[in-house]
Amino acid sequence: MAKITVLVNGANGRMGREVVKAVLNDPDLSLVAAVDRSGEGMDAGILAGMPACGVTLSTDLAQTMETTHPMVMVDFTQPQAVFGNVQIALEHKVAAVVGTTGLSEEQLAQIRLWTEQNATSCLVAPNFAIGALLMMRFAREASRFFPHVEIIELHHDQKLDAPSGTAIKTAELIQEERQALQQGHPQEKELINGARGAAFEGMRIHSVRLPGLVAHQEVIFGSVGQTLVIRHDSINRESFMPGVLAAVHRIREVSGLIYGLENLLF
Ligand SMILES: NC(=O)C1=CN([C@@H]2O[C@H](COP(=O)(O)OP(=O)(O)OC[C@H]3O[C@@H](n4cnc5c(N)ncnc54)[C@H](OP(=O)(O)O)[C@@H]3O)[C@@H](O)[C@H]2O)C=CC1
Ligand SMILES: O=C(O)C1=N[C@H](C(=O)O)C[C@H](O)C1
Repeated sequence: MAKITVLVNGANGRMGREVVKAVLNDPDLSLVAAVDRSGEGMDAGILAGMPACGVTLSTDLAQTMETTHPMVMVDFTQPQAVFGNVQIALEHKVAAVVGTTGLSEEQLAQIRLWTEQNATSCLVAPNFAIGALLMMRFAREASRFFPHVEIIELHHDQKLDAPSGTAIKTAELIQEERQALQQGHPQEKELINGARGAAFEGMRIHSVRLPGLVAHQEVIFGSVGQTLVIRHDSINRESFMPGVLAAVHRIREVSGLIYGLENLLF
């Protein structure tokens, strides 16, 4: 069977390097291109801590697609860049597996249109760790019985967006399932702005940023005389790779926009 050819965008970043390593180690995938705004000309394998692979980093995504014709682009860049990157991929009829967070609802609607216009597919996954998908699923289920909930997400201090994509997706899933509820005391007042965290449909999301952390989330439910805590920890970035690889393998078997890895895998 022919290998799936892959372009990694953001290949010099924390996630990008891990994805390059995972693609190089997968016998059914072939890394054909690597793009980043830094590291031009460097070997993607070496950057990922592997032997040289002969694929050097370039900075121009569109031009690289035209010369290498990948089947799938994996994007782990940054919130401000991802929308434009996805447009370039879909207009080149390259399926996109997107881990970068920060896409708005309006941008997701536009991406859906691009997939339809170009007869291709795009997965936008706020979290590729299978344990995180389960944490979100369990939180959604628990909110039927425990509608009072707060989300605490904890990440490394180089993260650009807050709250995390995972926290937003978790809140969206809970909102779909629980009865509508405005939590907290109606007269509560913040003595310091932001003390109660971000407000989403009556619940609160809190973001912690510290060196030493990778990616963690607690969903805390409170009820009369009891609390329930659902927690997931990614203790390294390898934790995301089985999900990324599964998405790369499957993305061309579907069409349109898929939001959430669970909708591709489960
Ligand atoms: N869905 C998931 O499971 C996960 C998602 N993420 C998300 O992935 C994204 C990347 O995270 P992380 O790897 O930690 O971030 P990094 O900053 O380590 O990596 C991003 C890389 O992309 C480069 N870059 C930025 N803009 C562009 C552009 N326009 N074109 C090409 N390259 C660009 C950056 O360059 P420079 O350094 O010059 O800025 C950097 O090398 C974030 O949005 C994060 O939230 C992270 C982990 C898991
Ligand atoms: O920036 C990160 O690191 C992560 N970003 C994603 C998010 O915003 O949810 C996924 C994971 O939490 C790691």
